[in-house]
Amino acid sequence: MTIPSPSQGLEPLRETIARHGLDARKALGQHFLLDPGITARIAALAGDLSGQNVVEVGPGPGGLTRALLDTAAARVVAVEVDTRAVAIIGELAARAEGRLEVVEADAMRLDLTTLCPAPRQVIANLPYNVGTPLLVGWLRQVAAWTRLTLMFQHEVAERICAAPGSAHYGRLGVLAQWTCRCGMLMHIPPGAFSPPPKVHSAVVGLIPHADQPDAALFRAMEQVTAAAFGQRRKMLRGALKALGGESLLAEAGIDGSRRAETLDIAEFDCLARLHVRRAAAA
Ligand SMILES: C[S@@+](CC[C@H](N)C(=O)[O-])C[C@H]1O[C@@H](n2cnc3c(N)ncnc32)[C@H](O)[C@@H]1O
Repeated sequence: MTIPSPSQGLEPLRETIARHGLDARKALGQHFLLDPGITARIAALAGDLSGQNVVEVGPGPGGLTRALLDTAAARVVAVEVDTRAVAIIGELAARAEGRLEVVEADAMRLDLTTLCPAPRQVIANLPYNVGTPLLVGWLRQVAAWTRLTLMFQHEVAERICAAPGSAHYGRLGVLAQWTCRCGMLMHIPPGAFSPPPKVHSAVVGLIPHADQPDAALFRAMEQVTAAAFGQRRKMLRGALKALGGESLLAEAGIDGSRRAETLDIAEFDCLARLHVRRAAAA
Protein backbone atom coordinates (compact mmCIF):
# COMPACT_ATOMS: atom_id res chain seq x y z
CA MET A 1 0.00 0.00 0.00
CA THR A 2 1.32 3.47 -0.85
CA ILE A 3 0.71 6.16 1.74
CA PRO A 4 -0.45 9.38 0.04
CA SER A 5 1.93 12.31 0.59
CA PRO A 6 0.42 15.33 2.41
CA SER A 7 0.87 17.51 -0.68
CA GLN A 8 -1.00 15.13 -2.99
CA GLY A 9 -4.30 16.47 -4.29
CA LEU A 10 -3.42 20.12 -3.59
CA GLU A 11 -4.20 22.70 -6.27
CA PRO A 12 -1.20 23.77 -8.40
CA LEU A 13 0.83 26.58 -6.78
CA ARG A 14 0.11 29.02 -9.62
CA GLU A 15 -3.64 28.71 -8.91
CA THR A 16 -3.08 29.21 -5.16
CA ILE A 17 -0.98 32.31 -5.87
CA ALA A 18 -3.64 33.76 -8.18
CA ARG A 19 -6.50 32.99 -5.74
CA HIS A 20 -4.66 34.85 -2.94
CA GLY A 21 -3.41 37.73 -5.13
CA LEU A 22 0.19 36.96 -4.12
CA ASP A 23 1.88 39.07 -6.78
CA ALA A 24 5.62 39.01 -6.01
CA ARG A 25 6.97 42.03 -4.10
CA LYS A 26 10.57 43.04 -4.77
CA ALA A 27 10.99 44.66 -1.34
CA LEU A 28 10.35 41.26 0.28
CA GLY A 29 12.77 39.43 -2.05
CA GLN A 30 9.90 37.35 -3.43
CA HIS A 31 11.03 34.88 -6.10
CA PHE A 32 8.98 31.72 -5.81
CA LEU A 33 9.94 28.12 -6.59
CA LEU A 34 6.93 26.48 -8.20
CA ASP A 35 8.49 23.26 -9.59
CA PRO A 36 7.82 20.39 -7.14
CA GLY A 37 10.83 18.52 -8.56
CA ILE A 38 13.19 21.31 -7.46
CA THR A 39 11.62 21.83 -4.02
CA ALA A 40 11.75 18.05 -3.38
CA ARG A 41 15.47 18.06 -4.26
CA ILE A 42 16.14 20.93 -1.83
CA ALA A 43 14.24 19.14 0.96
CA ALA A 44 16.27 15.98 0.23
CA LEU A 45 19.54 17.94 0.57
CA ALA A 46 18.78 18.38 4.28
CA GLY A 47 19.28 14.62 4.76
CA ASP A 48 17.10 12.35 6.86
CA LEU A 49 14.61 14.58 8.68
CA SER A 50 12.98 11.86 10.81
CA GLY A 51 12.26 13.22 14.27
CA GLN A 52 13.58 16.68 13.34
CA ASN A 53 11.68 19.94 13.80
CA VAL A 54 12.16 22.21 10.82
CA VAL A 55 11.94 26.00 10.80
CA GLU A 56 11.32 27.38 7.32
CA VAL A 57 11.89 31.12 6.92
CA GLY A 58 9.82 32.77 4.21
CA PRO A 59 7.55 29.97 2.93
CA GLY A 60 5.84 32.33 0.44
CA PRO A 61 3.16 30.34 -1.43
CA GLY A 62 4.44 27.12 0.17
CA GLY A 63 6.26 25.20 -2.58
CA LEU A 64 9.17 24.22 -0.33
CA THR A 65 6.77 23.84 2.63
CA ARG A 66 4.83 21.18 0.70
CA ALA A 67 8.08 19.35 -0.03
CA LEU A 68 9.08 19.51 3.65
CA LEU A 69 5.71 18.05 4.68
CA ASP A 70 6.41 15.16 2.31
CA THR A 71 9.55 14.26 4.31
CA ALA A 72 9.67 12.45 7.65
CA ALA A 73 10.11 15.75 9.56
CA ALA A 74 8.22 15.73 12.85
CA ARG A 75 7.00 19.31 12.51
CA VAL A 76 7.48 22.36 10.30
CA VAL A 77 7.24 25.90 11.67
CA ALA A 78 7.00 28.46 8.86
CA VAL A 79 7.91 32.09 9.64
CA GLU A 80 6.53 34.56 7.12
CA VAL A 81 6.24 38.35 7.17
CA ASP A 82 3.75 38.73 4.29
CA THR A 83 0.13 38.41 5.46
CA ARG A 84 -1.02 37.14 2.03
CA ALA A 85 1.45 34.24 2.20
CA VAL A 86 0.52 33.59 5.84
CA ALA A 87 -3.08 32.98 4.68
CA ILE A 88 -1.86 30.40 2.12
CA ILE A 89 0.31 28.57 4.66
CA GLY A 90 -2.63 28.68 7.11
CA GLU A 91 -4.73 26.75 4.55
CA LEU A 92 -1.92 24.23 4.15
CA ALA A 93 -1.62 23.89 7.95
CA ALA A 94 -5.32 23.05 8.19
CA ARG A 95 -4.62 19.92 6.08
CA ALA A 96 -1.33 18.99 7.74
CA GLU A 97 -2.71 17.25 10.84
CA GLY A 98 -0.73 19.33 13.35
CA ARG A 99 2.61 19.00 11.51
CA LEU A 100 2.65 22.60 10.22
CA GLU A 101 2.47 25.85 12.17
CA VAL A 102 2.65 29.30 10.61
CA VAL A 103 4.10 32.24 12.53
CA GLU A 104 3.49 35.71 11.13
CA ALA A 105 6.67 37.58 12.01
CA ASP A 106 9.82 39.27 10.75
CA ALA A 107 12.51 36.59 11.05
CA MET A 108 15.09 39.34 11.63
CA ARG A 109 13.42 40.15 14.95
CA LEU A 110 12.74 36.63 16.14
CA ASP A 111 14.82 34.09 18.04
CA LEU A 112 13.94 31.05 15.91
CA THR A 113 15.19 28.62 18.55
CA THR A 114 12.16 29.50 20.70
CA LEU A 115 9.77 28.15 18.06
CA CYS A 116 10.39 24.44 18.55
CA PRO A 117 12.49 22.07 20.65
CA ALA A 118 15.70 20.36 19.47
CA PRO A 119 16.57 18.51 17.33
CA ARG A 120 15.86 21.31 14.88
CA GLN A 121 17.00 22.50 11.46
CA VAL A 122 16.51 25.63 9.38
CA ILE A 123 15.64 25.01 5.75
CA ALA A 124 14.86 28.03 3.63
CA ASN A 125 14.93 29.79 0.30
CA LEU A 126 15.97 33.08 1.89
CA PRO A 127 15.01 36.54 0.66
CA TYR A 128 18.20 37.94 -0.93
CA ASN A 129 18.08 41.25 0.93
CA VAL A 130 18.25 39.73 4.44
CA GLY A 131 19.95 36.37 3.81
CA THR A 132 23.43 37.39 5.08
CA PRO A 133 22.34 39.14 8.34
CA LEU A 134 19.97 36.24 9.09
CA LEU A 135 22.80 33.72 8.67
CA VAL A 136 25.26 35.69 10.84
CA GLY A 137 22.58 35.90 13.57
CA TRP A 138 22.04 32.12 13.45
CA LEU A 139 25.80 31.44 13.54
CA ARG A 140 25.99 33.25 16.91
CA GLN A 141 24.13 30.34 18.52
CA VAL A 142 24.53 27.69 15.85
CA ALA A 143 24.81 24.81 18.36
CA ALA A 144 21.02 25.08 18.64
CA TRP A 145 20.69 23.57 15.14
CA THR A 146 21.47 20.12 13.78
CA ARG A 147 21.95 21.53 10.30
CA LEU A 148 21.07 24.55 8.14
CA THR A 149 20.13 24.11 4.48
CA LEU A 150 19.81 27.55 2.92
CA MET A 151 19.42 29.08 -0.50
CA PHE A 152 21.25 32.35 -1.21
CA GLN A 153 22.18 34.28 -4.27
CA HIS A 154 25.11 32.40 -5.81
CA GLU A 155 27.71 35.05 -4.98
CA VAL A 156 26.80 34.91 -1.26
CA ALA A 157 26.96 31.09 -1.34
CA GLU A 158 30.48 31.38 -2.84
CA ARG A 159 31.51 33.73 -0.03
CA ILE A 160 30.23 31.29 2.62
CA CYS A 161 32.26 28.40 1.16
CA ALA A 162 35.34 30.30 -0.10
CA ALA A 163 38.82 28.98 0.68
CA PRO A 164 41.62 31.27 1.97
CA GLY A 165 43.38 33.09 -0.86
CA SER A 166 40.32 33.09 -3.13
CA ALA A 167 38.62 36.27 -4.29
CA HIS A 168 35.40 35.47 -2.37
CA TYR A 169 37.14 34.71 0.95
CA GLY A 170 36.13 37.20 3.63
CA ARG A 171 34.39 37.79 6.95
CA LEU A 172 31.26 35.74 6.13
CA GLY A 173 33.29 32.68 5.07
CA VAL A 174 35.48 32.82 8.17
CA LEU A 175 32.48 33.08 10.54
CA ALA A 176 30.61 30.28 8.73
CA GLN A 177 33.56 27.86 8.37
CA TRP A 178 34.82 28.58 11.89
CA THR A 179 31.48 27.36 13.32
CA CYS A 180 30.24 24.90 10.66
CA ARG A 181 31.25 22.46 7.96
CA CYS A 182 30.02 24.29 4.85
CA GLY A 183 29.27 22.86 1.42
CA MET A 184 27.84 24.15 -1.84
CA LEU A 185 25.06 21.64 -2.61
CA MET A 186 23.06 22.78 -5.63
CA HIS A 187 23.05 25.50 -8.26
CA ILE A 188 19.68 26.97 -9.27
CA PRO A 189 19.35 29.15 -12.40
CA PRO A 190 17.09 32.24 -12.50
CA GLY A 191 14.55 30.47 -14.76
CA ALA A 192 13.57 28.12 -11.91
CA PHE A 193 11.87 31.01 -10.09
CA SER A 194 8.74 33.02 -10.66
CA PRO A 195 9.49 35.84 -11.27
CA PRO A 196 13.11 35.05 -12.28
CA PRO A 197 15.72 37.05 -10.32
CA LYS A 198 18.63 38.77 -12.13
CA VAL A 199 21.19 36.50 -10.43
CA HIS A 200 21.84 32.79 -10.02
CA SER A 201 21.17 31.03 -6.70
CA ALA A 202 22.74 28.17 -4.78
CA VAL A 203 21.88 25.96 -1.83
CA VAL A 204 24.47 25.77 0.94
CA GLY A 205 24.56 23.14 3.70
CA LEU A 206 26.01 24.08 7.10
CA ILE A 207 26.62 21.43 9.77
CA PRO A 208 27.71 22.92 13.13
CA HIS A 209 31.04 21.74 14.58
CA ALA A 210 30.86 19.92 17.92
CA ASP A 211 32.84 22.68 19.71
CA GLN A 212 31.34 26.14 19.51
CA PRO A 213 32.67 29.54 20.64
CA ASP A 214 30.96 31.28 23.56
CA ALA A 215 29.36 34.70 23.02
CA ALA A 216 32.50 36.67 23.98
CA LEU A 217 34.71 34.69 21.61
CA PHE A 218 32.19 35.03 18.77
CA ARG A 219 32.10 38.82 19.31
CA ALA A 220 35.91 38.89 19.27
CA MET A 221 35.97 37.01 15.96
CA GLU A 222 33.46 39.48 14.52
CA GLN A 223 35.74 42.36 15.58
CA VAL A 224 38.93 40.74 14.27
CA THR A 225 37.41 39.80 10.90
CA ALA A 226 35.66 43.18 10.52
CA ALA A 227 38.98 44.98 11.08
CA ALA A 228 41.06 42.57 8.96
CA PHE A 229 38.74 42.49 5.94
CA GLY A 230 37.48 46.08 6.37
CA GLN A 231 40.79 47.17 4.86
CA ARG A 232 41.70 44.00 2.96
CA ARG A 233 44.33 45.68 0.77
CA LYS A 234 46.25 46.79 3.87
CA MET A 235 48.86 44.69 5.63
CA LEU A 236 47.50 43.13 8.80
CA ARG A 237 49.73 45.20 11.09
CA GLY A 238 47.87 48.30 9.85
CA ALA A 239 44.41 46.79 9.49
CA LEU A 240 44.48 45.40 13.06
CA LYS A 241 46.10 48.48 14.61
CA ALA A 242 43.15 49.25 16.92
CA LEU A 243 43.23 45.66 18.26
CA GLY A 244 46.95 45.61 19.06
CA GLY A 245 48.45 45.45 15.56
CA GLU A 246 52.02 44.14 15.46
CA SER A 247 52.01 43.01 19.11
CA LEU A 248 48.83 40.90 18.68
CA LEU A 249 50.18 39.40 15.45
CA ALA A 250 53.58 38.64 16.99
CA GLU A 251 51.92 36.81 19.89
CA ALA A 252 49.93 34.76 17.34
CA GLY A 253 53.10 34.07 15.33
CA ILE A 254 51.64 35.77 12.24
CA ASP A 255 53.77 37.99 9.99
CA GLY A 256 52.35 41.54 10.10
CA SER A 257 53.05 42.09 6.40
CA ARG A 258 50.48 39.46 5.39
CA ARG A 259 47.00 40.41 4.20
CA ALA A 260 43.68 39.16 5.63
CA GLU A 261 42.80 36.90 2.70
CA THR A 262 45.93 34.76 3.28
CA LEU A 263 44.98 33.77 6.85
CA ASP A 264 43.30 30.42 7.33
CA ILE A 265 40.49 29.72 9.87
CA ALA A 266 42.93 28.39 12.51
CA GLU A 267 44.96 31.63 12.33
CA PHE A 268 41.81 33.74 12.70
CA ASP A 269 40.77 31.51 15.64
CA CYS A 270 44.12 32.18 17.31
CA LEU A 271 43.76 35.97 16.84
CA ALA A 272 40.18 35.98 18.23
CA ARG A 273 41.22 33.97 21.33
CA LEU A 274 44.17 36.32 22.00
CA HIS A 275 41.91 39.34 21.52
CA VAL A 276 39.43 37.99 24.13
CA ARG A 277 42.26 37.23 26.56
CA ARG A 278 43.80 40.69 26.13
CA ALA A 279 40.40 42.41 26.52
CA ALA A 280 39.74 40.46 29.75
CA ALA A 281 43.19 41.37 31.13
CA ALA A 282 42.86 45.08 30.26
C1 LIG B 1 12.76 34.02 -2.03
S1 LIG B 1 11.12 33.99 -1.40
C2 LIG B 1 10.93 32.26 -1.09
C3 LIG B 1 9.51 31.80 -1.05
C4 LIG B 1 9.33 30.28 -0.98
N1 LIG B 1 10.06 29.69 0.13
C5 LIG B 1 9.75 29.62 -2.26
O1 LIG B 1 10.83 29.00 -2.28
O2 LIG B 1 9.01 29.74 -3.25
C6 LIG B 1 11.40 34.70 0.21
C7 LIG B 1 10.22 34.68 1.17
O3 LIG B 1 10.63 35.28 2.41
C8 LIG B 1 9.63 36.18 2.87
N2 LIG B 1 10.32 37.19 3.70
C9 LIG B 1 10.99 38.29 3.28
N3 LIG B 1 11.54 38.94 4.33
C10 LIG B 1 11.19 38.22 5.43
C11 LIG B 1 11.43 38.39 6.83
N4 LIG B 1 12.16 39.43 7.28
N5 LIG B 1 10.92 37.48 7.71
C12 LIG B 1 10.17 36.44 7.24
N6 LIG B 1 9.90 36.22 5.93
C13 LIG B 1 10.41 37.10 5.05
C14 LIG B 1 8.99 36.73 1.62
O4 LIG B 1 7.72 37.24 1.87
C15 LIG B 1 9.01 35.48 0.72
O5 LIG B 1 7.84 34.72 0.95
